[in-house]
Amino acid sequence: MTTDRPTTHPAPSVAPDEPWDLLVVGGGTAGIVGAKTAARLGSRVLLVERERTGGDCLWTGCVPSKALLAAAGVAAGARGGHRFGIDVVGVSVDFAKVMEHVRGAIAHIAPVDSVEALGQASVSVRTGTVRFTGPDVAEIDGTPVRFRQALVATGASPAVPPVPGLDEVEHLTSETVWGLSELPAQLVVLGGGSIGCELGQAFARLGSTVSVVEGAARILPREDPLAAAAIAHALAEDGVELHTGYGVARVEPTGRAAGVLHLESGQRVPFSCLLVAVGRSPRTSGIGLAEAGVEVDDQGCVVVDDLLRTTNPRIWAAGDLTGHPQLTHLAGVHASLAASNAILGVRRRVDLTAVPRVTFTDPEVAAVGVGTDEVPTGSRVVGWSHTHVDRAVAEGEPAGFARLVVDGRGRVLGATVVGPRAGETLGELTLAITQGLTTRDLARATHAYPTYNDGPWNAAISDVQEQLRRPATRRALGVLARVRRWWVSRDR
Ligand SMILES: Cc1cc2nc3c(=O)[nH]c(=O)nc-3n(C[C@H](O)[C@H](O)[C@H](O)COP(=O)(O)OP(=O)(O)OC[C@H]3O[C@@H](n4cnc5c(N)ncnc54)[C@H](O)[C@@H]3O)c2cc1C
Ligand SMILES: NC(=O)c1ccc[n+]([C@@H]2O[C@H](COP(=O)([O-])OP(=O)(O)OC[C@H]3O[C@@H](n4cnc5c(N)ncnc54)[C@H](O)[C@@H]3O)[C@@H](O)[C@H]2O)c1
Repeated sequence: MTTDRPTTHPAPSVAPDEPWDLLVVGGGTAGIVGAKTAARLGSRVLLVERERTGGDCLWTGCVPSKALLAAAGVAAGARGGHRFGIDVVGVSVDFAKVMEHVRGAIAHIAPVDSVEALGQASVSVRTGTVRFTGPDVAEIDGTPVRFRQALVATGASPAVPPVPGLDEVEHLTSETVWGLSELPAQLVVLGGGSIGCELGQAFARLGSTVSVVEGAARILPREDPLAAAAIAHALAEDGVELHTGYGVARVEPTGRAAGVLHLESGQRVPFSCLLVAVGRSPRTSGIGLAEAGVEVDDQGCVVVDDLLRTTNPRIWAAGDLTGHPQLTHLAGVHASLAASNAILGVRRRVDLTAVPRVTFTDPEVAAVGVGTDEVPTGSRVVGWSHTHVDRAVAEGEPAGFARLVVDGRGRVLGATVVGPRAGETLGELTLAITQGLTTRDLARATHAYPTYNDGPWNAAISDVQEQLRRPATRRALGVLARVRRWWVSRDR
């Protein structure tokens, strides 16, 4: 979803056959933010969406997955109440009602991304599928439309790996899982990335027997190894069986949607329901990009420069179809940047040094900037365990931590936080990186007690204290203290 609040802008008046100032292709986060930004700058904007405005985030991505996780968290909390001396007897899950909650969350948020909201922002909207037919012309379901500039924001779709037998069994993806009317009895999730971990944990907590099959050596292979280990532990606690390090040799169907995964290790993993979550492929084929002179790379991503301009200087791109991290907030920020560059001719550049990302498992994994596995020479990692964060101890959640990557001058380059609400804690660290703040700056700011922000705060304080223990600093402080002692004793 987008975070733009409804505002009204007068539409510029023009002759009916004038080309549009900006044709926006796709009505997901990137398309909506790009269109509203351009309209706000006084442009005549047409947004074309083939299905429904709001995109993957609203209908099949962030919103339903977080709503499902919230319901699953309540079930897990009730079952785990005995840790606090509170026994909840007979926790039962009404899956139909859980899905009602999911649909309710979508319905609550949908008006922000609606055609009406776009209209109020002076964006014209048409339903249809766009195909470019030339560098400044496209068709909407066969009807020509001319544009001065265009923003392509067609997003990405779930990738399906070429595993023998997979096509013979009805499998789910993040697009279709929301149509389930019954809780799967035996769910296997192929892929242990963000979707695999979030939905694997959610379904396990709701009562499915869940296995996650990840081809890499560990789940969440892009995250800090300690973070991945913490999530592996949490998933195991929820009863999720993890299979890592081997690909799938073939799928043996045993029913319409049921079958057995045969792993390359020789292991068999049976399922009544299979969810494929092995990444997302850009939606760039069949939309006439070649006719428009827009190049794609060998992954099918639209090639953009750091202004987000494609190889056709009239056409810009933002969101999941570029090779940038596939995240809603980045789609929005990049679309706003591309639209400003297109409409005003300014040269705002993409900056990927501090893109925050959060996997919303319990505990959450939140990370930004330089990873702990790519620490530059002369930099260090400082950490703080939640066993020493009083809020975490009080809430019985001591498994998390904060780890900061800090350069030789004490500047924060990167951070990983694991724990409840780690995504919220990450905001301060993202700001620290973008503003070049040091551990001294973080240490100096008073933080409310007891909060999970005590994790990074104490990591920063411990880093400053470590610097104070350096021999040269200790000598200088010793001299200062001796001078002071002499000064306060001099009148005796
Ligand atoms: C299960 C799941 C959970 C996620 N959770 C998070 C999360 O917690 N946080 C986060 O930051 N990100 C999350 N994401 C990622 C996030 O959903 C995407 O990064 C975001 O939706 C990308 O927005 P977009 O505008 O690039 O593409 P989309 O939202 O996919 O929008 C593209 C739009 O273009 C339309 N379209 C395509 N082709 C055409 C055409 N030819 N003509 C007209 N219209 C067309 C499509 O119908 C679609 O509406 C999640 C994704 C999934 C799948
Ligand atoms: N909380 C969030 O921000 C959030 C949540 C969900 C999705 N997303 C976005 O959506 C994107 C797609 O999510 P995703 O989980 O599908 O992709 P992903 O890239 O995060 O994870 C896919 C996983 O599947 C594994 N894999 C690939 N091929 C495999 C195979 N044949 N067999 C077994 N494992 C295989 C990969 O090693 C990887 O760990 C994410 O990259 C992210 O950008 C974000």
